[in-house]
Parts: sequence; C-alpha cells; structure tokens
Amino acid sequence: MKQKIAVLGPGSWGTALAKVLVENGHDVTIWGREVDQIAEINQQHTNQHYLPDLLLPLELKAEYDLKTAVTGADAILFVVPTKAIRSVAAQLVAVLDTKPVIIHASKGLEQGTHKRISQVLMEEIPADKRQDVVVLSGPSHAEEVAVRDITTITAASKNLKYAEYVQQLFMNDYFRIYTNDDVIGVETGAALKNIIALGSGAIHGLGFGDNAKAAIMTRGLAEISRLGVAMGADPLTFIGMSGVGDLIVTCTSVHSRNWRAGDLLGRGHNLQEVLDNMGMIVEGVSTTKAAYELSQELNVEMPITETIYKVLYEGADVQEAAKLIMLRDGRSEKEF
Ligand SMILES: NC(=O)c1ccc[n+]([C@@H]2O[C@H](COP(=O)([O-])OP(=O)(O)OC[C@H]3O[C@@H](n4cnc5c(N)ncnc54)[C@H](O)[C@@H]3O)[C@@H](O)[C@H]2O)c1
Ligand SMILES: O=P(O)(O)OC[C@H](O)CO
Repeated sequence: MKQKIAVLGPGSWGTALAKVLVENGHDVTIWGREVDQIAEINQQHTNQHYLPDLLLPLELKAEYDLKTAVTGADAILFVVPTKAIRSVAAQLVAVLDTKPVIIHASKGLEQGTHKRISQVLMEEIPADKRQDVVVLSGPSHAEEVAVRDITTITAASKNLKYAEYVQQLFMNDYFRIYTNDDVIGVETGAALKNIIALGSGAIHGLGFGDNAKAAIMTRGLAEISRLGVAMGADPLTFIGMSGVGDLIVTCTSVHSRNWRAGDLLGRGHNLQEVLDNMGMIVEGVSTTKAAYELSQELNVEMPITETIYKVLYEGADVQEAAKLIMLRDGRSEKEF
C-alpha cells in the first residue's frame, strides 16, 4: 500500500533511500536545512555534492520546512548524522500531526551518554506520538544503492511487526531486507564497524597487505561482539548483515568514508586535514571515543578500538601503534 514517508537528512544515504522508496511507489518528501540543496533537488532533480551525476526521480519532493515535510506521514526515516539525531527528534516532536513508525538508518553512539540511536529517539519522541522504532542497517554504500546495485540489509525492531512493515516498504528486485528483533545487536554492529573500517583503511595507507586486512576484520569482529554482548546483544547477530556483512563492505571499499579517512591517516595526514578533505560525515571518529569510554566502563577488552582512540585523540603515531598492537601478550583465539 502506498505510504507517505518523510526522510530527514538529504545526504548520500538519505537521498539513496528516498530514491528506493519513490521507486517502490511511495509518496516521499526529503527534508533538509539547506535551502539551496532543497531547491536543487526540486528543480534540477540532482544532489550533486552527495551523489554526483545521479538523476533523481521527478516524484521525489524536497522540503526545508519540517512541519510541511512530515505532515500526514505514516513513517519518518531519520538519516542525519548521529550527533544531530537528538536535536532533529526534538524539532520533530514539536510539529508531528500523526503517530508514525520511526525508522533510522544512521550508525553511531551518542557522545557523552554512549546511548544507541534508537534509545535517543525513544527518549525524545514520546510513545504516544509514535509507533515502534525500527533500525535499518547492513552492507550498503549509498553510491551503489543509488544505481540499483544488488544490496541486502536488515530491519530490526523489538516488535517484529514493525520490522516487517519496513521490509515491505523497501523490498524490491535490487534491495532485499531481512528482519531481526535484536535491536541492540544491529545497532552496535552498525556503529562499531566504522571504527574497524578506520583501522582497515589505515593499514592500507601504511602499505600493509591482505593478511593484515583479514586480521583487523577478524579481530575487529571479536571485539565488536564482545562489547555488543556486554551491552545486551545476541552474539549471533554479529554474523549477519549488520555485523560481519557491514564490516566487510566498510573495511574493503573505497566508497567508505571511514575507510578513506583511515587510509589518509595511514599516509600521514592529521585528523583535521582528513575530515576537511572528506566533506561528509565520518561517524567512526566520534564512535571510537564513545566505544572506548564504554569499553572502560563495562570492562571489555577492545585493543583495536583503544589503539585507534590513541591515534585519533592522543596523537599516537599510526605506524608505531600498528607495531605495538602486534606485541601485546599472546592469547587464545577462544577467549571471548
Ligand atoms: N553513505 C552511506 O553509504 C551510508 C550507508 C549506511 C548508513 N549511513 C549512515 O547514515 C548517516 C548519514 O550518513 P550520510 O552518508 O547520508 O551523511 P552525509 O554526510 O552524506 O549527509 C548528512 C546529511 O545530514 C545533514 N545534517 C547534518 N547535520 C544536521 C543537523 N544538525 N540537522 C539537520 N540535518 C543535518 C547534512 O546537511 C546532510 O544532508 C550516518 O550515520 C551514516 O553512518 C551512511
Ligand atoms: O561510508 P561509510 O564509511 O560511512 O560507510 C557506509 C555504510 O555504513 C556501509 O554500509
């Protein structure tokens, strides 16, 4: 059934997901705060900064007034960076006129509180103003989804009925959605893989080979699972789309902003230069801080995250850091 959907965040991923929804026959409005960008989407049917050379469907509407964008919405999809989730949710509550399903496709942990995004959304949007919150995550570069390349991801909610609703909204012959009821596992896998992608990029930038890349992904998955389980996740979720699936795609692709940022760090650029160069959100940088602090709080060993934290926030030399992590005491692979 045709649904009215508001997409909050006209960046790379919000635009690609909005395109999928329009192609599936839904009535879609994308909301953003930059007047010029909104005009470009409505008039040129492009979003050149975020998805260069892509012609967007003529039916996709863009709007900079939030109230107009969300009026009558059956579902509202958040795709702003993690740091903006709480403030955008608060703005939304003030203008909501329906009780929509809330979906988010962002990947990170809130700074300071270390909360997952669905927790922030549930805190900001009272239960009487929304249905359940559904998390959308998995191996999916916006650039590939935008050109209808085959992609599979997961929709997760506590009440599976809502994950199934989201599955129906997005499914088509190039975009396949699995459901899951492990919201914690899906959100922690999504957030933490970006840290490992920074490390994987750095290893490439430093000139190491495929053995090193396999090592960081495998041991990265071990520490993602350790922290995720300590936060309440089902360990099986980490071998699914939002776990190992997303880890592989982010650690091996030049499309990944996190991988590219790590690559530049490995080549000797400093963090500020790297972020200035990117012009888009690199979630792994702030997630590294939140995850490192959380690992200290929960007493979970995360040597890769700790190493990347030291490079990003304490000025550790990236080459030296790679050496030190290899010289840690030996341990069994079976220790969890
Ligand atoms: N790009 C991808 O392929 C991809 C895939 C899956 C998930 N994600 C996740 O989706 C989220 C968004 O990523 P993206 O790639 O679209 O980022 P982006 O940098 O391409 O775009 C972010 C958008 O959010 C807007 N924005 C930033 N701060 C805002 C604020 N305070 N209020 C309102 N709007 C604000 C920006 O103007 C921009 O339109 C991230 O959490 C990312 O990890 C991205
Ligand atoms: O470009 P990145 O590094 O934010 O990664 C994009 C997606 O999360 C991949 O699934």
